[in-house]
Amino acid sequence: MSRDNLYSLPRDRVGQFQFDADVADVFPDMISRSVPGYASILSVIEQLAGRFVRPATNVYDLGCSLGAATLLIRNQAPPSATLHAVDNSSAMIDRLRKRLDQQSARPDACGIELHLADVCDVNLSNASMIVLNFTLQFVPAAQRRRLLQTCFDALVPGGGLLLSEKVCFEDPGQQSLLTELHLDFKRACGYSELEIAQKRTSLENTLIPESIPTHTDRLKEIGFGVVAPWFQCFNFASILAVKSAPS
Ligand SMILES: Nc1ncnc2c1ncn2[C@@H]1O[C@H](C[S@+](CC[C@H]([NH3+])C(=O)[O-])CC(=O)[O-])[C@@H](O)[C@H]1O
Ligand SMILES: O=C(O)C(=O)Cc1ccccc1
Repeated sequence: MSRDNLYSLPRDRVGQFQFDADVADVFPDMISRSVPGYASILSVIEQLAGRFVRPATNVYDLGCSLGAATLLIRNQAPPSATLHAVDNSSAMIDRLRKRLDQQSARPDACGIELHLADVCDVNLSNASMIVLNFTLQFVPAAQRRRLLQTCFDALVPGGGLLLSEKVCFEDPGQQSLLTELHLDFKRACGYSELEIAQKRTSLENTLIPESIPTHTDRLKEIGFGVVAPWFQCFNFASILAVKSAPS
């Protein structure tokens, strides 16, 4: 696995963060050294797939990157399910396509369709599980409610939405403490102060966090019957929202 050194040299100008070929080449290393709990969240996504994915339904991994969640969900999905992996970065989708071509799946593994598309433009239907694992944070804030409503409308009764996000806090003391602890995590994972500072600048207007109550209130307003934050490490959180069966 290639090590993320992208921000290690001083840059005259730090441009906006982009999911280009350079990022795609180091992505597994970058995300596991930047997001505390990433591996644990992935393993729970696999567990949830075993519970939520139903025969003859669709599963959507929105903002799939290199397909880490997609590949784990496939282990648990029934053969008649269809997995849709969606990303608007051609570098990510190309590498995921190569990865799938090179790997041999179980003979009864469900099908995977790759979509090079904006998550706000895809038609979703008959879904038993939808994953937004650190993707909504990159969608313009004004489009988030509509996207989540589209997810809710596409889910079958009993279907689940897994939403993981970098989050912020209303309380300034919590915000600064948990941000500092995240920075300590990055330092402990080997990132220098320069790497941390340059990446922060590049993410400034690209990754826009919201608070956990903002997420949970919006999911309830949209209609999810159960909205359960189930994971938090510093300023990273994951929420499971379930569409209730009509009573
Ligand atoms: N509007 C959009 N439409 C489609 N894709 C998008 C959009 N905006 C961003 N992306 C894509 O969302 C992914 C976000 S990474 C997800 C990790 C993965 N889920 C994982 O479980 O490993 C998280 C992170 O880097 O913090 C990138 O691949 C973007 O190209
Ligand atoms: O690196 C960070 O500080 C983050 O917030 C997480 C992240 C991880 C991978 C790509 C973009 C952002």
